[in-house]
Amino acid sequence: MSAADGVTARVPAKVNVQLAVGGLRPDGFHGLANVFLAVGLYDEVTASPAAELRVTVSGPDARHVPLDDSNLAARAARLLAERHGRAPHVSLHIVKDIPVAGGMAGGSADAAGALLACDALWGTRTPRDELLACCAELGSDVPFALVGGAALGQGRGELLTPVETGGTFHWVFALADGGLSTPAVYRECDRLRETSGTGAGIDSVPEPRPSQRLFDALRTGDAEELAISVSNDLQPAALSLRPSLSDTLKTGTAAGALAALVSGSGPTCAFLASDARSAEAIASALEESGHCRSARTTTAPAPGATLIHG
Ligand SMILES: C[C@](O)(CO)[C@H](O)COP(=O)(O)OP(=O)(O)OC[C@H]1O[C@@H](n2ccc(N)nc2=O)[C@H](O)[C@@H]1O
Ligand SMILES: Nc1ncnc2c1ncn2[C@@H]1O[C@H](COP(=O)(O)OP(=O)(O)OP(=O)(O)O)[C@@H](O)[C@H]1O
Repeated sequence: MSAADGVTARVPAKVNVQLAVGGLRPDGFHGLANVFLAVGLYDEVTASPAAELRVTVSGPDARHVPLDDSNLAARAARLLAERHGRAPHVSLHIVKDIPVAGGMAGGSADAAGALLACDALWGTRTPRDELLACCAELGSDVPFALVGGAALGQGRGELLTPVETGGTFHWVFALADGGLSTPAVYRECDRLRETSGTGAGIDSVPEPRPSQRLFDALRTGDAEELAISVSNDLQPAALSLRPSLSDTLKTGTAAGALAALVSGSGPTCAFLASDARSAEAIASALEESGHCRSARTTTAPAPGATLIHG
């Protein structure tokens, strides 16, 4: 397939620089104060004309991605077609660079990319607010994949307010063997809260609040301040389900990371570095330690879903 046949969207991964998790809501979701930062690891989704809906995936993790109706990109194409009263006939090809079930919202990126690429291919000219509503219907992380940059997600994470950033932050991501299920990590968070006697319901857990210090650090581009301000309420749950991640975190810290944290629901671990050189040193130490499958260096913030061909 050549680029001329179709439309390609490039979509970033995310790290949560703050993930404050409230109590379990009656609808099965948790209220969040979720500060997303888009990072420079990308999936590409190409939409091309076809006689039926089909999905193909390439990349090192491709075998872990479902090709049936459960694929988030396929669900996105169906939803957009339904909104416009047309058949969802399209071939979606995903070039997957974001780790699967890694806590970096790779499936959400593919959903946002498929919406954008199909909208362009079909000429449906969906207004931005309707695209965002489709994103929210597909998953809590999907709206952020469309907008990128940095944003505060409230509600279940889908209600976005842009967050100002200044400068460039340097990150290292330690990819793990195997993924973690997001619902399982939230369940473990509830279980740990119940066990500690605080309870997990909305009446027992304080309402999650974003940190002003974190916003200030993002706005001024101050990596050392950001390192002090990052937090992830899902980290104890991810470590409980995958105790070996504590070795990964320790390795990055020993190699000079300003901050070490689990990315979202994990198991990818994220390390904030003072500059590009330090990021390379942290990545080398992580790879040499054997405490991860591989390590990737990148920068943030990254732009949201963007059309690159067609
Ligand atoms: C961990 C994060 O990646 C942080 O950004 C997100 O909160 C997860 O977002 P996501 O993967 O888009 O999740 P969704 O597809 O919306 O929901 C999957 C499942 O995760 C749990 N879930 C998700 C979001 C949320 N605010 N509370 C939850 O408890 C629920 O069990 C839900 O059924
Ligand atoms: N296009 C897709 N890419 C990856 N996984 C997909 C896709 N569509 C559906 N899935 C399913 O969704 C599950 C979660 O995948 P994903 O890579 O989005 O996890 P994640 O990065 O941990 O998500 P999040 O950070 O949003 O919680 C996978 O195990 C897979 O079965």
